[in-house]
Amino acid sequence: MKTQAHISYQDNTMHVEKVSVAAMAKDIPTPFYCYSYTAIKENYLAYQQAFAEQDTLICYAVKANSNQAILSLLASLGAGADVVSEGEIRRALQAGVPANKIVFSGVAKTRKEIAYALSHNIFQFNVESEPELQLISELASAQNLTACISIRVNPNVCANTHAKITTGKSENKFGIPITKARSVYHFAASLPGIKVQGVDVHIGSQLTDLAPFEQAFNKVAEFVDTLEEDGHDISIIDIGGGLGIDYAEDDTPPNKDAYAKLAKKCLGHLNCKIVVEPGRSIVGNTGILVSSVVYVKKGEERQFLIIDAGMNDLIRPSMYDAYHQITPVIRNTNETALYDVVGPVCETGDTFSKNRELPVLQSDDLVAILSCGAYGSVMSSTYNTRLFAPEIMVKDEQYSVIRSRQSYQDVIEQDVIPPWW
Ligand SMILES: Cc1ncc(COP(=O)(O)O)c(C=O)c1O
Ligand SMILES: N[C@@H](CCCC[NH3+])C(=O)O
Repeated sequence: MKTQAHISYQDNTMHVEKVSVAAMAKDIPTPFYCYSYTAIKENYLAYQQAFAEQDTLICYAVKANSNQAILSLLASLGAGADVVSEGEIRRALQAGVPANKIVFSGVAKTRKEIAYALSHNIFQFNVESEPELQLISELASAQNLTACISIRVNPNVCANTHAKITTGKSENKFGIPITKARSVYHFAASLPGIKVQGVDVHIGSQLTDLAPFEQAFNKVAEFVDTLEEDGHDISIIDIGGGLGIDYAEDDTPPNKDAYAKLAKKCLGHLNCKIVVEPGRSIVGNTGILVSSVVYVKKGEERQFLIIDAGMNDLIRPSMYDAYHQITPVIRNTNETALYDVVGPVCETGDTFSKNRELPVLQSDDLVAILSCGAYGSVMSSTYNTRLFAPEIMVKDEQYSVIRSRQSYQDVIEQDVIPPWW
């Protein structure tokens, strides 16, 4: 098994930093998420270091994991935020991210959300369509405000990642085709309440190879030259996020230094400030989902390891056939068996892995699903009236619950029977 930084075995028991996962599970019923403070901090600092030679603003993509503790840790290190909703703006501000480090992405920014962002004077709107541009102009000029914008261009580049998280192909809903964007910049420059400051691109998530970034960055560089010739003053290039992480033992995604060097090679001559929006590569490999075996069930062809975490807690395997390493929290045998690791939800898709060779396990044993720090907890639901898994943060030998488990009553009370029943 390939362990993650600050997640290791000590005396055959998995530890996050210096805390035994088995000890935590005595205190906090499974399933729960558990993150390493130090790993998050180191990943952020590695970005800072990688981009140190370039004028860069690192805007953490809040959607990857929006817990206030994580946002506040990143804010304390100087991070900005890439947000996609009013809710995420509120989360970022509340965690201490200054408005002048917030970039607002997303294809469906509503009137209310734009007004909210304008009222806080955020750093930049990443505009994804002409009607959005017009609405921002209308709302900003009505209040004598200026919205600083970049237009998200769609370069029609294949990101070589899962189709559901590819965003830079022409059939995707994101951005404005780069071939059409020149006229949209011309239009933007004519609008009241709009200051054109940059160009934005984001071609997808979990990219494991730098070549698609290179294609996209080169297209953007050429486009920025055209815009400058047209008289626009482009001072920002937002290169989005998307750098992949290792999920499987033999994955070798590019590192942050190589990625930063590539940005410099393709875009450095333009003397613009670089905005980068990493999500997964900051938090993905800093967290695990801890679960208990409920039953081991022998079928006709298969053996099912039924655990107490489900697709409602971690949807990535069901949604993208994503691979996550699964490993016992306590290593006490060399004997292995093949298991389909499944959850309790009443769907066949509630499967974490098929025919996975694991050490022999039995009821009540603890397992950890690795690489769950990004797009884990944030994508969870209460489907089957299961409670959201709590989140724990560990630093050194201390740990704290950073999102507590609701009660069933909290969940049920949200429903209202009409008074006219
Ligand atoms: C606009 C934008 N920026 C940044 C990100 C963060 O991506 P990742 O978590 O892959 O770094 C995303 C998600 O793919 C996104 O849609
Ligand atoms: N939810 C996706 C990533 C989406 C990125 C959002 N733009 C995942 O789990 O891999």
